Amino acid sequence: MEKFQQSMYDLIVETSTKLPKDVRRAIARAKVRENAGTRAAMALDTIVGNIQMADENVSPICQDTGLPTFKIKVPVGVNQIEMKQAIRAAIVEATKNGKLRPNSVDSLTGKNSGDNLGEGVPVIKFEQWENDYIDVRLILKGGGCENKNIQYSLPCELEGLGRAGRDLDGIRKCILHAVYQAQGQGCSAGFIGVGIGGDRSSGYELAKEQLFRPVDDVNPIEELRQLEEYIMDNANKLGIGTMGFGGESTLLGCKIGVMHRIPASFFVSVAYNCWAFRRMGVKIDPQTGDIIEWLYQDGEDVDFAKELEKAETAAALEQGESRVIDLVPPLSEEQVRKLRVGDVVRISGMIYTGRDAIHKYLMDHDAPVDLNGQIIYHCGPVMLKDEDGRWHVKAAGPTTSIREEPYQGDIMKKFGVRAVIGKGGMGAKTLQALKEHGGVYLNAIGGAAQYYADCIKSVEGVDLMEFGIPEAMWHLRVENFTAVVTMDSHGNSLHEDVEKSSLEKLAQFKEPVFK
Ligand SMILES: O=C(O)C[C@H](O)C(=O)O
Ligand code: SF4
Repeated sequence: MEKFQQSMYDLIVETSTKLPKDVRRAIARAKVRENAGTRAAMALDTIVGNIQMADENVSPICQDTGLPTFKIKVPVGVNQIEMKQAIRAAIVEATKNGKLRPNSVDSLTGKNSGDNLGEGVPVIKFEQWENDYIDVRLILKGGGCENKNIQYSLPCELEGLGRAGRDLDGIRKCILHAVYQAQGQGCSAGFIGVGIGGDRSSGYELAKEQLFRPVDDVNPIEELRQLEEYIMDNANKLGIGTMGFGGESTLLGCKIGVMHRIPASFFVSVAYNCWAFRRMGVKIDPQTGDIIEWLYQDGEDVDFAKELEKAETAAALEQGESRVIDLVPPLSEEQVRKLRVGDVVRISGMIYTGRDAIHKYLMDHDAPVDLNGQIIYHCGPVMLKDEDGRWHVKAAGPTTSIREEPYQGDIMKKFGVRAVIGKGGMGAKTLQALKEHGGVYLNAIGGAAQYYADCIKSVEGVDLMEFGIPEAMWHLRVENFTAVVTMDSHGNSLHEDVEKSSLEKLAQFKEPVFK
């Protein structure tokens, strides 16, 4: 097994940087469905461009490389302790090389371990089997989509859909509701794995297990095959669209599994995965540790380089539904008040990252830089330091903004911040603050970490490194950083509008379908 560590390293790099063929095909299908000239089409083009860049740069597709989770099947007699050690070593190496973001945080002290190891991290689950090879599957599921997982205990009342009972039709309602409640926050269009039955933990386990099924396989259980088909046909009618911008592509895959339950419990557990669906697998020779075969290689590959030739540029959008406006911070109140929901902005100049730890900190501390008229970017990048001590951005897409909802408005007012960039939108409190103070919310394309890294021309400084790489305040000089105004200073919010209209659409699915 002397090659096992190298094989695991290769698996980690491949999973983080290259989407599997089945996922690429699903994204290509979504692109075909989307209407030209729309923000959703532009978002999908950015996503496709990003996938291509990650391939070419062998760099993370998304900066959030998730909680590495390995599922391993081994022949009897294989030494699992040694395998664990090799996996941990490969994780450390991949982190050092910028293929994984240091993502393991002490839950009590907030300290980032820096090498992706920690209590319970990575997750490694073994199972024995009678085959003569080792099967290793890896999923890198990021935090934004993980936060949109949901578990239903039947019977229950669901907004828009009414009562969900303990039957196939109740399950149908839960799944539609799960897609609705995620909105764009888990970087739609997404994939869902559903687990019916079990208890709270085994139900989620089963749901996540479904994410290892190939996107275009066929469920062997007839009722579930029908349900999967129904969900795929109808969830896309909710109109949530890519990034929650509204549009035709909301769901890219639905896989449902079932297990027994105990009489008092009936759980439907849904694991939501963003479009950056990073899961891969290999077959391993138990003698040498070499990779014998890569999994998920069936079917046609999609050449996204070709797709890109037809890409919606910001210029094409100008002919479509949006104005394109160039911004150079510091921004004045007057400038910001001119922006309207739907405008596309291109930023050149300085932006400053700030996410969870920074927002909490700024509430009762001074800012390390003058933020007056400036732009805060909700982002936890992957960074590498070279021998001369200079920092380089390896991946830098937006993080889910709603987590900063309790702080954002106050911070904008306290420091004179005029714009925040993030994804998934923010709530009523921030919208009110944007109106009072004169500010905008700019939605970047979630997961497009290579695309945005490319817009960052230099790292000019960093503060609060004690919070760890993802949570520090990075000073970034950007050029043509493109985002969409989705909340403005006039009380408009695209997120509120899409949520409202998708709830109305959800209500169309109230009547029973599976009797
Ligand atoms: O942690 C991040 O960088 C992003 C996260 O996965 C999110 O979707 O909010
Ligand atoms: S930022 Fe979006 S694409 Fe990246 S892990 Fe989070 S949910 Fe997934």
